[in-house]
Amino acid sequence: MIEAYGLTKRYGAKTAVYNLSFQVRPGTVTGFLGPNGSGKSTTMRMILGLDTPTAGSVTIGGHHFRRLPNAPRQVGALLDAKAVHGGRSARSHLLSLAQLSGIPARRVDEVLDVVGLRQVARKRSKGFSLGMGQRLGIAAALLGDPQVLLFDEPVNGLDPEGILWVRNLMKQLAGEGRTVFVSSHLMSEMALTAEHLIVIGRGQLMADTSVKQFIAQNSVGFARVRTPEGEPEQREKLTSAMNEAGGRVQPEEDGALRVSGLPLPQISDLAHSADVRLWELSPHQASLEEAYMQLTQGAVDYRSTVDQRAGLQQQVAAQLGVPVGPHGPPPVPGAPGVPGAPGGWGAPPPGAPFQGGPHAGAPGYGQAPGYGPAPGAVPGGQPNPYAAGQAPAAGQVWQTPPQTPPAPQAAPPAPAAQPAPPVQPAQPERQDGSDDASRSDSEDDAR
Ligand SMILES: Nc1ncnc2c1ncn2[C@@H]1O[C@H](COP(=O)(O)OP(=O)(O)OP(=O)(O)O)[C@@H](O)[C@H]1O
Repeated sequence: MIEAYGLTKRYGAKTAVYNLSFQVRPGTVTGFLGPNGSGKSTTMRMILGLDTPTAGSVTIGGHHFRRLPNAPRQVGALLDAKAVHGGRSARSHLLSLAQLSGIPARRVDEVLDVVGLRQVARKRSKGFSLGMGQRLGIAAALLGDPQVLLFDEPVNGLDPEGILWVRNLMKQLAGEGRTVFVSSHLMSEMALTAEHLIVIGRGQLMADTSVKQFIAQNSVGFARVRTPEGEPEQREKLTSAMNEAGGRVQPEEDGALRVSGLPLPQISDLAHSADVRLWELSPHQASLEEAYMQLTQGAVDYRSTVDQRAGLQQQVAAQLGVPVGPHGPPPVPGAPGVPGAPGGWGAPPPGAPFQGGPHAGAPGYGQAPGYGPAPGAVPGGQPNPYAAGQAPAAGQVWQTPPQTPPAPQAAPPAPAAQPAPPVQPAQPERQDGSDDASRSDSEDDAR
């Protein structure tokens, strides 16, 4: 089990991670989600003892990583698949890692088989494709047969077959009772791989919940209703009836109606009363991607000025019945005066606290029902760098609704350009315990 308490990391004036508390439990795949620059890699580096927290702590099985006895046998990680000496073959790379950790050489061949690199085991890794590099990184993570595994974007560069393989591998590892913590930007993949999610935005916890709950609580269910083609008056009659009953009705391109705010039986009754025949009446739930976009769009730091996702945001906003500008986030769902978010089935009632994961309200997790102290109050009395003069971030409002209406969503200011993060080692066994460690190939050679 990985346990983080009040984890905070500052790089000079930049707060990369702020007051994060969560647990990653064994036996399930836990997805770690957040927009670019939200602090996922920083959190993983702190878990692995590569970065020292400015405040708070994180333990694995009750120990700080650096104090874990025989760490490589207990924890495996893929942080950066490119952090491999290109002149070495896959086999000699793994062999050197094994020797450093007292792992028998036969295990190298085992993991090469597991990741499907046996055929190219003696080829220099600099000739590897991105996907082959990912497989080599995963092999290194598996080398010590560890109980705890961290993967930062493991499916980067993998082809569909490779993605399926990683998905099954993660599930298999979790099924064996291991702790599996995986970051990804591929929502569709996470929806299929993870059972539990930890979502952060601008370094702060936004959700800690099951995938199912996350989708239910961050999206609005809707009904698709279809009346007979070629009878527009039927459609109009039903639209009026549903509008009068308080539903939100939007026409879809194929002639169906998307209805939120009314339960299916009521729509059926309304159609019956209006003497309208139905060709379709079906329930729909948003995807993980839509739910994720809804929760995090106020915490996105880097957005294209020609945003490819504008369409999706419009779609999500339309579902919620809220306006959205080309780049501006909609009002926070659940906030007073915001229609839509709590309106459909599957959505929380207005003002309901975020019904988070199993840890909500648990000792050490701050004041229930949120996931930590209120903005501005942290252990050790450190000020919340995001709180001053700001409206609460999306997740905080969602988790702990304010008594008074908040200002329209005002996300923390976009950061100034940041220096590039340090080169990350691919495996914890390459780490020497020094802060912000990174090792160059030449250092590796020297070893
Ligand atoms: N060594 C460092 N020095 C200064 N700033 C850093 C350092 N490492 C990370 N940061 C900053 O901290 C923030 C969080 O970065 P991090 O890499 O943890 O985010 P991330 O969620 O992993 O992003 P991505 O999804 O793009 O990989 C970013 O603003 C980043 O620029």
